[in-house]
Amino acid sequence: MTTYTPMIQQYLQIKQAHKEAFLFFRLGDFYELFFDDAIRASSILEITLTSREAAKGKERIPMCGVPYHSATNYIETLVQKGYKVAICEQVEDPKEVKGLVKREVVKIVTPGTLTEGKTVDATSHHFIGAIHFEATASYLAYVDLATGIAKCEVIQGTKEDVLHVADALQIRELVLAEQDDAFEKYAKDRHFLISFPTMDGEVKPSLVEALPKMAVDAATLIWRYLQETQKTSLDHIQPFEWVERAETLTIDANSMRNLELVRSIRNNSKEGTLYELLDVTTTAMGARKLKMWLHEPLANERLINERLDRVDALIEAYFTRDALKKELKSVYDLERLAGRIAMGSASGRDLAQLRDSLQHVPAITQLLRETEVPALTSLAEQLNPCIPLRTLLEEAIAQTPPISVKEEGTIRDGYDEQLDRLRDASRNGKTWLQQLEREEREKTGIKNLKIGYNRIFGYFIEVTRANAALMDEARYERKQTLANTERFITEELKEKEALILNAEEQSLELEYTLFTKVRSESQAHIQEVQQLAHHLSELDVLVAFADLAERYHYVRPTFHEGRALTITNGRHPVVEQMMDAQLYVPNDCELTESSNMLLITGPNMSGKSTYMRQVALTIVMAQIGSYVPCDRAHLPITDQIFTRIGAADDLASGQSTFMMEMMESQYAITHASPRSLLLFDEIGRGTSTYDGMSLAQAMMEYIHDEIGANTLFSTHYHELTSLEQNLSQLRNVHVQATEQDGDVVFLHKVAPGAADRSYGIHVAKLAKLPESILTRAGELLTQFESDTQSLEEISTEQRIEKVIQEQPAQLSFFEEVDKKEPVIETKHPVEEEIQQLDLLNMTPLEALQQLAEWQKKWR
Ligand SMILES: Nc1ncnc2c1ncn2[C@@H]1O[C@H](COP(=O)(O)OP(=O)(O)OP(=O)(O)O)[C@@H](O)[C@H]1O
Repeated sequence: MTTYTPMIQQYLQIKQAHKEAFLFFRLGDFYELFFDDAIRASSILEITLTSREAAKGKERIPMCGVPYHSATNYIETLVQKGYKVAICEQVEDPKEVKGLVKREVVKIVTPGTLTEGKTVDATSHHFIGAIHFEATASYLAYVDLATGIAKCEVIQGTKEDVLHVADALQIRELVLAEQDDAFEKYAKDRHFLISFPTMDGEVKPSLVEALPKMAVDAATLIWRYLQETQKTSLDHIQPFEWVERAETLTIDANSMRNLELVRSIRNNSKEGTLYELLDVTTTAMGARKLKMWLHEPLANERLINERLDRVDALIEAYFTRDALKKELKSVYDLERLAGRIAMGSASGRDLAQLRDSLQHVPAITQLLRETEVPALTSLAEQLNPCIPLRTLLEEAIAQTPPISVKEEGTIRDGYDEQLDRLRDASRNGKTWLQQLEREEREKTGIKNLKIGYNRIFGYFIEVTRANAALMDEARYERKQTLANTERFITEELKEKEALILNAEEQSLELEYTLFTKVRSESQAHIQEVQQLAHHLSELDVLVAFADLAERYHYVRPTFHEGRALTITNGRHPVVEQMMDAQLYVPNDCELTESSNMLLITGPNMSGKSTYMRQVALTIVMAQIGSYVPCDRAHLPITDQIFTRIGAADDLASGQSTFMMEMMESQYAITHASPRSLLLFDEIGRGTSTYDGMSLAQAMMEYIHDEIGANTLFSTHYHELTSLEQNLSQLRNVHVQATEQDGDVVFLHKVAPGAADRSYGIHVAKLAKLPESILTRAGELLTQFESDTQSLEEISTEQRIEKVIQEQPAQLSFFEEVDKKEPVIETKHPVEEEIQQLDLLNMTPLEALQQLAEWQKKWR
């Protein structure tokens, strides 16, 4: 190490402590990366890899760099790809020290702590989590660094169960206290980044007052990690909220995805989701709050009704609602502004936005009060206008400050006497210069004479070369000759220059000092701002709910203690809007205390999934406090929703469709309670018919006998409809379709009883499969139907048994069959094809291709 230059030694020392991160090492106007970091980063960021001499006579070391002013984009790229970046700054002024300047890591940006950037969606929370494991439960603490929102909850079950919760919250980075190989592997396979804090330290007691003792360990862990990576004030981190799962409706990550609550199945985007439909909020805070509510709908009737009362009142108060939206439009993202103030990254513009937002609070309060409806006047009383902070910002911050805090114009004139004096000097100086320009033009008679400025020569008088001869050498000293112009100075100009520049420099310095003082004074008011943000964002969402209820004719749901569920003329809120709403066929759903399981049959495409989803979405909407898409909804309070819907292969985690289906079913069955809602769409379709059917039946029986949850089960196995006779809680319903001139017509209407046929080939016709295939399928269907006719009368169990007995016969073409078993003669399709082959009209190549095809089929 001693052979390297002092600077590289300094680099290596700092890198030693930050092995897990790319070290961005500040060198003048650049951040440089060296050694392995440089090789990897240059390829990820697609920047040039160079090298530099690191010691006399030693071979060159790899290096790459990015300009400091555009570093944010590069840092963001690395972090979004799952890496960490340690930012190492020069912490001394190079002008003031001899030799090597001191450097320190001032911040570590990680995937869980990235708060700013082009790819950071301000309408979402970005949580980082920390887990503390106990014997039978795990504690998960999570914080959104940008807004300071902090929560903690306990997850009963296995260590892996925590990841379901973390996934639902879209957490990317998890902090652990110590290494745990098995868990880490499991988490990494699911794309979580695992980190460990190296610092000690206790979390501020005021932040964990609401937490039980064990949960404090998780909060401490995350606190340490944030301290270690941010190295700045974290005053905006709010006291950890203890999430009581008994108070919320839990929806695991799979179900969130299956129901397309906030992310679509197709491409993980907002498009086509319930969130997109409901997000008619005005502010980014409101959009964030709505998303949070979708993650954690309530399970407390009183709290739900509190929200619904407000929506109710807002629907009535049409004009007030409109006026509120206008006011909310002028409110900036208070939570993120508070975060920037605490972390010392707020600019003058940010403070101006905060001030401008606060100026709208009194009008909002007034509008709510004037309604004289208790649901809204009580909200008005909760809005704190933050007068002292607003006054400070009104007095100190200019109307429209520049983007950079190092530029002139952040502090308002009149706020500080000394600043005013310096500004006067510099501004007067400028007026004096304009005056001088006029005088010099008159004196010399040169009309286009100009006073200019550059950093090397300071102020100068500039004339064209042609006019240079008119300048009296005794008065004007020649300073610089350019292609077309000559530059001069005078004694008088030099004297004034010193005054002007001094005043300007001092005023900028003082302005910056004053600005940072105002920013830290604002810090004392962060909690008030966060409280205000909380209430305003809530108001924003409720206004949105009122708008939606009115626009789409939603109704207020009612609740009761039991588990019966009545939805009259229910609609799927998203599908309804994607099509001509007039064409959407509303459907009832009736689950009673004595019959709370539906087995849904019906053709493909008839609307089984849509129907099941609309029931779940109605419950979610009701429990976030929104009106719901139906004519009437009388609902139980649901504690958990589990779904097994669709066939979204989890290719990323290498799970097969069937395996996914079984894992989701397992999770649902082991976690559901009698107050849960289960949606199982075509369970068992990913395996052979009889395996699938048996699994589906066994699951239904288990849910029926052991769990008792409200359940909707759809299937294409018509055999299962006979279960209605054995399972008292189960009822058959079907989605109606009919045939017209050989085509299927979907009626999308759910009716009692089982479907009588499946229309699969009709649906294939709709998909425009070749006519020859459809005809052949039709023939086969007739054949199968006549074969199975004799089976119609027997039960599922008997039928499965019979088919199992027949299995060897079906395999006889491929395998050696025990000669004692009866062999049923069947012709393999290949045999028939060989017979029909027109060999004389085939080329050798075609024959070879044919052979290859058969071989593929055979295998
Ligand atoms: N109630 C309805 N009113 C009008 N159109 C509907 C209704 N329900 C469903 N649809 C339409 O039918 C399409 C198919 O619905 P869905 O996917 O629910 O059918 P499915 O029975 O679950 O099909 P599969 O068995 O093939 O999965 C939907 O995309 C929608 O366009």
